[in-house]
Amino acid sequence: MIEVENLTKRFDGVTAVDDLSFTVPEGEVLALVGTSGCGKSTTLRMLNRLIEPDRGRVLIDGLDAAATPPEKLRQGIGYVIQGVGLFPHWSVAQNIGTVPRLLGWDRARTEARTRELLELFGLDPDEFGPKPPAALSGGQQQRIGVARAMAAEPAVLLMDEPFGALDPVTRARLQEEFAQIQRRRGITVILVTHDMDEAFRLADRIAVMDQGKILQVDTPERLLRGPREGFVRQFVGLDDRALRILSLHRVSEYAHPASGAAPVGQWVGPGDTLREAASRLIWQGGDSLPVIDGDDRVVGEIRAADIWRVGGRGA
Ligand SMILES: Nc1ncnc2c1ncn2[C@@H]1O[C@H](COP(=O)(O)OP(=O)(O)OP(=O)(O)O)[C@@H](O)[C@H]1O
Repeated sequence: MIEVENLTKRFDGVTAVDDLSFTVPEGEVLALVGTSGCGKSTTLRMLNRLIEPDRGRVLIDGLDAAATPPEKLRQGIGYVIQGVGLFPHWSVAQNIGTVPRLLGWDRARTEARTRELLELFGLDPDEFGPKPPAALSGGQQQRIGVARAMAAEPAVLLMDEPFGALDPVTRARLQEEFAQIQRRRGITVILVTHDMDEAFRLADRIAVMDQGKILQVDTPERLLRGPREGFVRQFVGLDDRALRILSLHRVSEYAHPASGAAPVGQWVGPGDTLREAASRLIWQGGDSLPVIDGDDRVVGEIRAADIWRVGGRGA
């Protein structure tokens, strides 16, 4: 759990972070969003003491960050930054093992953990472990950056644009991999992002910041259904909010029982979002689509009326 109380930072007379207070319960992902320069990165960097606050305090699992030496604090908090920042002269495996080595893990344990993480992120440890970072694609390097931050099994992970500068397909895959690992391990995460879709996809709650302050912090659905007047409304964007709300719900939540032969036309899987279902339904026409599982069996149907209801203002 992360507790931030009255955190304030000024640079040369400019208030970058202004009396900020928020809490992130254990296992939750909080996204910090807002326009460029609103203080997101400064907030994140005060949590691991890369920047010292002028005022306020940070408690990590009840312990005052100011009372912990910065190096020790950082060993317990994973940190991922845009552009990765891997050590170029070390192999991928050495990069991932950085913090475990600092913590004095023995070689066998560090190696086992490194292999486990490479496998978790879909990279063959024998193939990729010995390579230098430069021999990897940008997307692979970003995966190593996230793996490195998670190596010593930190309870807290701070991520600053971790999936930036990737093509949409690779980004979506990485986000999905990360979300699965985060949920399985119950890691507490603060994610700074410019990408509202990323915030909606990954966050349990989203904090909208402007000029060093949080204007609203809410679940994605509450933020979409009830954004505060002014900046938040503008920033969240209301034009496609019905579709964004649909993307927060899975077909399996709303499917009706049905069975029969696998159809020829459009269909959805139980894990697809209602947004995907809506898109296919519009394309296909009609009132419903079959839901098909991984074994090609029809396991239900999803109805247009339910989808429109979930995406509507009355839901
Ligand atoms: N080391 C510094 N010295 C002086 N001013 C700084 C410093 N770091 C940040 N600032 C200023 O503090 C404000 C907040 O910056 P910060 O990097 O936290 O914003 P951000 O929301 O993360 O922006 P972006 O989305 O562009 O990364 C900005 O006005 C910035 O210019």
